[in-house]
Amino acid sequence: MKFTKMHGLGNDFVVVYQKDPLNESPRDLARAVCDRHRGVGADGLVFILPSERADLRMRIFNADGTEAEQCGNAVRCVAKYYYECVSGVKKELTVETGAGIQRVWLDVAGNRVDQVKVDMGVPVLQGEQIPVTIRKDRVVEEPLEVDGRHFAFTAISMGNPHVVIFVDDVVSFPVEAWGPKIETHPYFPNKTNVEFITVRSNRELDMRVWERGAGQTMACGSGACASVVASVLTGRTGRHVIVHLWGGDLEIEWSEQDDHVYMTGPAEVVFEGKWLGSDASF
Ligand SMILES: N[C@@H](CCC[C@H](N)C(=O)O)C(=O)O
Repeated sequence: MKFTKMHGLGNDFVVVYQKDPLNESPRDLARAVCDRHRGVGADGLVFILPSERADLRMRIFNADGTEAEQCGNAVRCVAKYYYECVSGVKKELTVETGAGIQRVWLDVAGNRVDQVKVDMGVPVLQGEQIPVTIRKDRVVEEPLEVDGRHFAFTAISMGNPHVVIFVDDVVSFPVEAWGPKIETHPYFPNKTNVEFITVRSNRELDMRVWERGAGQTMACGSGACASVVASVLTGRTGRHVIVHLWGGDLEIEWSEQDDHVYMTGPAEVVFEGKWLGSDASF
């Protein structure tokens, strides 16, 4: 199996371009490839596949083998790959994901894709399955008790689930202690990604993330989008925000015009390789 190692702000992926659809769920392969000691090492295994509804289809498997509906950083990576290695011409793409079809705009310098803007869709208040804008006037922070500690969270779906928690100082916050407990809390039967946020100003947030199925990562695109939506809903920021993540910055805008969330950020190629380990049938 040939692959390309890529990352978006340090959220890293093994990307596989495949002309045929996936017949089986490659859970074991994802676990093996993502293993940082015995495999390539990555937060996720990502497939670029043919689509009947869009320019390409993306499927993402977390490091623990579970499939996620969506991944903002991976969408930027696959769009860069598609332009640089497949199409070479289209600077606007559509990508089919488990969260629907996402529109993507590429900022190209020379033959290289620099920044990628992604339409991340309309956010939904978790559990309600209706666009959050309809609920703007309602209470959007809920209490959660974990091992005797009380948190207030906002649960936003960007196609995949997010719990956003505001803390005083995210730099010193013990993400690795609380992240896994909240990810697997019985309140969230499908598990959840968890974003810890400190507000810098009306236009800037600091974020650290504990990802469902991957643990602490350096960045999470859909998590940055969910965090800005939660910040707007709770009156903490405006709708156009720079989110500072461990791996770098993302520009997030929750548009007043169409209610869609737009994410802009980089994507990088690291190296190419051939996987010779188990399940080498790919
Ligand atoms: N890092 C991603 C999200 C990847 C999937 C997530 N762990 C999930 O299970 O929902 C991003 O950039 O959005």
